[in-house]
Amino acid sequence: MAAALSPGEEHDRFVEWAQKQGIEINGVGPARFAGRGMGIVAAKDLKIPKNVSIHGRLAAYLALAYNDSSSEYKPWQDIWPSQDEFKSILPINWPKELQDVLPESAKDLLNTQRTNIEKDWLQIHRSHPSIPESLFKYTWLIVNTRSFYWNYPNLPASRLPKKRQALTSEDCYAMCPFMDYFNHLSVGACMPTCDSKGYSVTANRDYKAGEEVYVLYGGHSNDLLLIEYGFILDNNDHDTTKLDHLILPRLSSSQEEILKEDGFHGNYTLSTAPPTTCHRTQAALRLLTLPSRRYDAFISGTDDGAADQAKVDILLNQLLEAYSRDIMAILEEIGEFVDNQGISDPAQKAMLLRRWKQIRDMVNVHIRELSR
Ligand SMILES: C[S@@+](CC[C@H](N)C(=O)[O-])C[C@H]1O[C@@H](n2cnc3c(N)ncnc32)[C@H](O)[C@@H]1O
Repeated sequence: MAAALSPGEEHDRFVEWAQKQGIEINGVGPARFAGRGMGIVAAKDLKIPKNVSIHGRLAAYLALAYNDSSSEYKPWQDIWPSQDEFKSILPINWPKELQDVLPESAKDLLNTQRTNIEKDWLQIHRSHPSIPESLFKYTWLIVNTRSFYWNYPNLPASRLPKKRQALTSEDCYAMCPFMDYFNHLSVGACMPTCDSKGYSVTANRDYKAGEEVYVLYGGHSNDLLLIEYGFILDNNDHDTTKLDHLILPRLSSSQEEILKEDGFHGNYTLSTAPPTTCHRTQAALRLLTLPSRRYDAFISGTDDGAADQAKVDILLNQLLEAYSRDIMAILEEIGEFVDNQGISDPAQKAMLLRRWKQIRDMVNVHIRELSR
């Protein structure tokens, strides 16, 4: 490595002048190199941030450009929701009292989101200390609400961020200004497609002028839509709610072991679309109610479970009845929040009540079906 020599005063003056013209210089400087004239030297150890997700990198990139009025992204930035809008609609910015009464699966998603932001922020703060935390968290949420799945179609291996087989969905993020105008609908929406040139959205039917054209973001439950995007749908064919908190506490430690071994431990869901309870729930309920040979026959597929369904349904009914009563208490508790907790944004409380009423209806529909 050739030694870098001190450049001389005229270069100090030039650097000062360049910075005044708006040139940003971070961690490097001019130096003289024997046989090459001037060059650039690392003024400190420069570390490429490791373990920063694509999501975190996109957020940092947008944050670095954010306060630059000549940035090519300025017209795009100007149409994003404001930081205040995000404070109101995204549960990560809600008061703790409201976060604490989110449905269980929404709480799990919120915890994951919080962990991911914090992990990215720690790395980015180390490599880019000039980015303010609040700005990074805002651009992270912009990426979260406005990015699309991108599987690097046909991209040569040399241009991939990792070996193709090592790419996970966390790596497959892309942003597409204008396509991010589209709102989401669970049924009847257009399906975006992508190839190596980019994305396209083609109308899936005739539209009258003035009609809204939606795209499908994915088969998402309302808890996911609430946490990741800050809205829920009244009619969502992909809606589900978790039953883990009803089933897991009833399992003995040996039953837990069996379910873990069989791959059926946790993630028990009730959904709006049939079949309304998932296979995992049916397996766990069978272990709780039936002799182990009947459970074994069900999970091995040698028995369709129909003969035992009535016994299993009695337990499910009890669990759902208890859940329905708990939800009534939760609705009352949230209803009293404005007076007791000083919640300042009524839209947040209204959203939470709306979500719990959807879950109450989903549970009650199922109780009615079981009693038929
Ligand atoms: C990709 S952007 C769509 C454009 C966005 N509506 C805007 O004003 O910039 C995603 C955001 O749009 C909103 N959104 C999308 N679909 C929606 C829907 N069906 N109902 C209500 N809000 C929706 C949510 O705030 C979400 O975070």
